[in-house]
Amino acid sequence: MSEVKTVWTILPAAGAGRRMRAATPKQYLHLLDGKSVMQCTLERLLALGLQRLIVAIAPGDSRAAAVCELLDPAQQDRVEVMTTGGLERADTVLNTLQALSGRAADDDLILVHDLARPCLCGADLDAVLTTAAGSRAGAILGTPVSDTLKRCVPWARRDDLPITETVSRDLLWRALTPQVIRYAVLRQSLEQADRSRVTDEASALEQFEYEVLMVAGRSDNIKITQPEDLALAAFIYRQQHEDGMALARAPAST
Ligand SMILES: Nc1ccn([C@@H]2O[C@H](COP(=O)(O)OP(=O)(O)OP(=O)(O)O)[C@@H](O)[C@H]2O)c(=O)n1
Ligand SMILES: C[C@](O)(CO)[C@H](O)COP(=O)(O)O
Repeated sequence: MSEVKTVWTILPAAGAGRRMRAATPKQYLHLLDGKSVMQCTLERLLALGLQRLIVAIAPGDSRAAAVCELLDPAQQDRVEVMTTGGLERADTVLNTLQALSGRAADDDLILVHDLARPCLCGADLDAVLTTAAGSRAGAILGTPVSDTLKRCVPWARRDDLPITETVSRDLLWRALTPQVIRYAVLRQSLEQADRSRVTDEASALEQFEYEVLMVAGRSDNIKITQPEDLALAAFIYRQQHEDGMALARAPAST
């Protein structure tokens, strides 16, 4: 395995959370024990030992600094807030990479993790970091698709769409985060990609035929997207701590 010099963690947190249909962006909604989604995600990543956390927020968002002040004072200097939010998630990530110019080296690892995914466990973090560090371009977490997949007529704001076919789920995975990619490769790919086809970091690299490796992760690393996801994420987050999975590490690779 090649030596990992530096890992920068970018946490896109500039979304409006439209699908949550809440008055407050989802990153500031209460998750559990009086803590917001943002606080819970940051505490989990700090507890897992990540050193350089960058929370990328939207212009005009004045709430992130207050959340950071709630973190353990001994850990606060590991978290930086950058107002690098863009129109789409990919814009937020690229703006943050550009803001790191001169600080990040070309082969540093950039670990992008949705702030709306508080339930990342230590063993998965270790696995994706180890694979990315040993790869040329990078690696992402994912889980195999487990439901039957249907193609329907175009979405028409109605609940009863006609089904046109069943799509084979062979070889299909759900992409999760973290997605861990070397700085120069990720920045160049996002700058040059056809952005209409970019929904995650890996999809930008795929356009230039970089090999991004898929690492099997836990399916409970959910993204809070719909209103019902909030209670589920709170349950999973607490349970992962109670059963010792949250901070358990992968066995050291040989
Ligand atoms: N312009 C954007 C859009 C999204 N995100 C972040 O990317 C993550 C995953 O995106 P998603 O779940 O799509 O969040 P939202 O865009 O907030 O949700 P919605 O699409 O429902 O509005 C979230 O942490 C979100 O804050 C971001 O930083 N900048
Ligand atoms: C990056 C991502 O989390 C992978 O599943 C996801 O694509 C981001 O959310 P969005 O709803 O596609 O913006």
